[in-house]
Amino acid sequence: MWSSSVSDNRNSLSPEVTSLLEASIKLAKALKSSAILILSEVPYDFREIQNQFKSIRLIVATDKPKVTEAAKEDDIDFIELLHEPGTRQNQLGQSLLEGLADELISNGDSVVTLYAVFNREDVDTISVITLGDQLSRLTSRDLQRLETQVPLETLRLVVDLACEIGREGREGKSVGTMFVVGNHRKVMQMSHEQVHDPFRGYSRKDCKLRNPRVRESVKELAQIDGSFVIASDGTVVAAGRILDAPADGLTLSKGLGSRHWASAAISKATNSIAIAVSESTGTVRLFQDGVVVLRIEPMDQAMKWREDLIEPPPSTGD
Ligand SMILES: Nc1ncnc2c1ncn2[C@@H]1O[C@H](COP(=O)(O)OP(=O)(O)OP(=O)(O)O)[C@@H](O)[C@H]1O
Repeated sequence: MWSSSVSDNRNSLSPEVTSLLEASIKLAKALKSSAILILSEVPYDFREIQNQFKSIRLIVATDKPKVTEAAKEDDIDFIELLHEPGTRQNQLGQSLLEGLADELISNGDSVVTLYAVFNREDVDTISVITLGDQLSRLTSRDLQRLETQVPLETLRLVVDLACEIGREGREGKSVGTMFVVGNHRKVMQMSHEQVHDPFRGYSRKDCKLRNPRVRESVKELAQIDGSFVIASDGTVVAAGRILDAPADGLTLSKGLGSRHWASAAISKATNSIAIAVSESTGTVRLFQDGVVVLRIEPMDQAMKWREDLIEPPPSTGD
């Protein structure tokens, strides 16, 4: 039995919403989903919903401050979305990427999602999203959202390269590496050379990542210790740099080692984007301002960039 305590600042769970929640529990059990994500326009009694979900994790995603407040008050995992005109699909995509970055869900999970399409407030729709599919549809917009000075073209080139290195390794061996993109003068000041820099002495125009030969060299050199430094225009400025930014005050998920700490620290200290490829798992993580903002799991097939998602759903009356 649902026992939603209706207070002034919470919306009651209508019979329709309760039925949808019950259906989502059944679906999550049948599909062995670890999480049910509610893209919520209004604050419900999230604690009661989590009680009913039992071991299935409730995740609340929203761009409404009063919903975030309610989730915080109820001690429920939440994802704050940027408030911007966007389709529900975009919001869902963003929620799942953020959920992955925060390690609330993992690649391969089937996540049951609830959201409003036809109603203005209450959830009215359920879908099941398998995260492999979602990730292969990473859009350019997901990178655009990072609101960085680094042009999208450069970010895409580096993310693609990082994913290739994570997926393929080199000569049958897995390879880990890192890239720091943007604000390269400051990054150079906050790092030092360990081995002789193979890019030194070349003119800038011979070090553009747009050039496939340069990308091949980067893949080969990814085996050396340290980081690549990339200018915003996509020029490789240096390789094998050891980053010296302090990691004070940062927090990272358990299990991430020195490469990831160095990435988080440099992104915080220099306002750059750091991209780490894990040697042990091939996972690519993007760091901005000291935190993971995007996580991409290695996939069998190359990631396909899409400029946009599917047609917008009918207006929700917003
Ligand atoms: N401050 C740093 N600057 C540049 N590179 C670094 C720095 N610290 C560590 N690294 C790189 O990370 C490598 C060691 O990675 P370590 O295994 O400790 O990290 P990790 O975060 O667990 O990464 P992985 O998942 O790849 O194992 C080093 O060989 C070096 O190339």
